[in-house]
Amino acid sequence: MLDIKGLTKIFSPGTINEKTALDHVDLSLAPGDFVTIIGSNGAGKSTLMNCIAGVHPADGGTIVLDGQDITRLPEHKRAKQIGRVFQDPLKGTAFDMTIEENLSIAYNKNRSRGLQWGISRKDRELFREKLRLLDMGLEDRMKEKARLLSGGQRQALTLFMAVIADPKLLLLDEHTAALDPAAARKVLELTDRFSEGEDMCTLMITHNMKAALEHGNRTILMMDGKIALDLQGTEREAMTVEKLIEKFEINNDRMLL
Ligand SMILES: Nc1ncnc2c1ncn2[C@@H]1O[C@H](COP(=O)(O)OP(=O)(O)OP(=O)(O)O)[C@@H](O)[C@H]1O
Repeated sequence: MLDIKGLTKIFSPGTINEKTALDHVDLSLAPGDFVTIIGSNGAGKSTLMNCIAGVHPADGGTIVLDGQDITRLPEHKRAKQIGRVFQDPLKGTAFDMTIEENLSIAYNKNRSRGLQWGISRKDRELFREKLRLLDMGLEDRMKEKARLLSGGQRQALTLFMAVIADPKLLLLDEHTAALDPAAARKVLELTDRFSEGEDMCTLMITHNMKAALEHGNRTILMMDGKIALDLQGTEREAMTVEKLIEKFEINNDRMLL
């Protein structure tokens, strides 16, 4: 589903600040894979996501998603197949639009809407039905502005918007880090639910080591722009947070155990 070969990113090349943030990274994800990403500060986790999403052009290597080479595709074209959620709950939704308007934009991003304006009754019914799955009562607040939602509700809505147009890849960059523990738990639970199935694969950066081992089916550890460890199957099942920390010196100032 996602095939990354030799991905390299060098910031400020040829200057005193030259930094190789990604150093020939190889990573292959099968349909349905849910991979958690951990690593120290500056290891290259966000740069990996930014290169996949097209925020930064790659300086070397290739990225193939669902059979299509997207390495040189601009960010807005990749966005058709990639859903993203960031750490900041304020980033993912339009503040002054209603919940249903936010959902409509996300839902219709890959659809040609012709001359039709507004939200159709059919779409509204679909949103109501799907919002019910979040179990947050948002289906009864569809005409409220997104700014009225709590951080956890907004992040749940953002996550929902990221998957509503059926992307091939979901990129989560510490999307629960700014939430209180109960909201973080709820959003992680929804993440698990949305990542089920074989139609999409998921990459999730987290500084919560326990969550990294408990969610998804595979964990990678990044170090100095490389993948230093790729845990899956029984090896992952046998891994503990303590062992990880003991074996690899992971220094992340936001690390949670
Ligand atoms: N736009 C940029 N310009 C210059 N250097 C950058 C840029 N983005 C990232 N870097 C550098 O690339 C390296 C990798 O950064 P990146 O943000 O990918 O790390 P990270 O693993 O996500 O770290 P953290 O856990 O602290 O968020 C760091 O040394 C960082 O300073």
